[in-house]
Amino acid sequence: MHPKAIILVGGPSRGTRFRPLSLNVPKPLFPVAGKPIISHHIAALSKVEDLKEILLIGFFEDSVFSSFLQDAAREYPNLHIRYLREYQSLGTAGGLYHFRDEILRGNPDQVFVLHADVACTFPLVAMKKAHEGHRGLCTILGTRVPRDSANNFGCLVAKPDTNEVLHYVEKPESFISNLISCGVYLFDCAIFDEIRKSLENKKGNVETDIYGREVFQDGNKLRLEQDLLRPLAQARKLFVHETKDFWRQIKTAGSAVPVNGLYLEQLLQTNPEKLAKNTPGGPEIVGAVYVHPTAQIDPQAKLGPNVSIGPNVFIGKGARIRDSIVLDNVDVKQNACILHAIIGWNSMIGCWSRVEGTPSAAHNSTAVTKSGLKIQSITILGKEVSVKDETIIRNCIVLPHKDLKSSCENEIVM
Ligand SMILES: Nc1nc2c(ncn2[C@@H]2O[C@H](COP(=O)(O)OP(=O)(O)O[C@H]3O[C@H](CO)[C@@H](O)[C@H](O)[C@@H]3O)[C@@H](O)[C@H]2O)c(=O)[nH]1
Repeated sequence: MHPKAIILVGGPSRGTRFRPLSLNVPKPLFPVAGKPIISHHIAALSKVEDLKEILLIGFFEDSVFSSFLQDAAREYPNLHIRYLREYQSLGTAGGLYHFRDEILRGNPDQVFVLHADVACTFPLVAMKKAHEGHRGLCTILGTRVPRDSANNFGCLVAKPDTNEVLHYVEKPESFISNLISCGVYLFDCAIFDEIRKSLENKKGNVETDIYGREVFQDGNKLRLEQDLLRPLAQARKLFVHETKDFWRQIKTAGSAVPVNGLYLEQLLQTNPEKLAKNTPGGPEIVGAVYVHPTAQIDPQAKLGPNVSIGPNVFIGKGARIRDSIVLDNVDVKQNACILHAIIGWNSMIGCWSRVEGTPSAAHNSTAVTKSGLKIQSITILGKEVSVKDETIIRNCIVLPHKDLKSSCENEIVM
């Protein structure tokens, strides 16, 4: 078997809940556990036997991924990784169909499709084995979520003995099942015939726009979920492979903090040498902590658990950081405290200041506000924010380039 892989990276109009961080970096390249979100996908794909090509498909400018692709080519010399740009958002299956000739070049027999905005252990090898053991056209990675959040996802009802999916409903209005789609699929290449069929069905929905072009009623998009997976389930060609490992969506900026923690914990089990260690005369490290080799940490600082420190960060004496991501070139002065927060590039946190958020209780919550009010959650400072000495910033989202001279709580600082 010779598989290829696609990562659906979306485009600039989609990362809005990831603001203010997506103002400076596209969400798929935001670093968690020391590397861009989609590097975790690529690391897992690199372990699939005979997989040689990965296509990132999205509607960002071409230049957005160029330096990432150069780094990836150095790290994975045996993988060919490219970016293919949709001229506009074509929907989760539209890009697959548009680039079908590229995808089918070299005659692969299977295609992995991974959403960029999910984090998990990506058990792709196990999924492939399961896929080859049944007669379906697609195996979907599934996970169980709490009942009250299930309706935010694609819900699956499957036969427990065969894992055959009997019903697939995308974000149903009422509860159907707590087994949901993780946004990770393995398709046989015969799927392109099914996409063609579903396109033909949609042709009945064609209208003409003001420029005389043919568009589908739902904005010229082909949706993997409604237009493909649902009919596949009806035809009994969809199977689920349930994972018991962690799985999270990365929608809001704050969701990067728990995801950072999960990936760091995974590293602690698989590659502990990549994490910071307690050394004589070094800072105190608690649990899983990643520190970039160029960062300077005072020996009297205390970090962790669940902390990632980016390149060229400086952390002063007596500083305390836990459950946080500190991005490049941040200066954390003496005795500052950072808890449940993301500190944007080039920011400065003054002496004895506190920047803190609240851990989000809701599993896989995707909302930033509820009934028009900001939900208490991770505090996020955008790029180049400065926090004056002895100031407390609690449960806030702060846009880039702000100078915070007095304390604030539960605010979106614009
Ligand atoms: N290339 C491309 N990518 C897209 C497009 N639209 C969305 N994507 C990418 O496709 C993924 C899914 O995005 P959404 O459309 O926002 O769907 P969702 O609300 O996250 O729900 C989907 O994912 C859940 C798992 O995270 C599923 O449970 C659910 O069924 C559904 O597939 C993201 O990585 C997003 O960047 C598009 O037009 N083009």
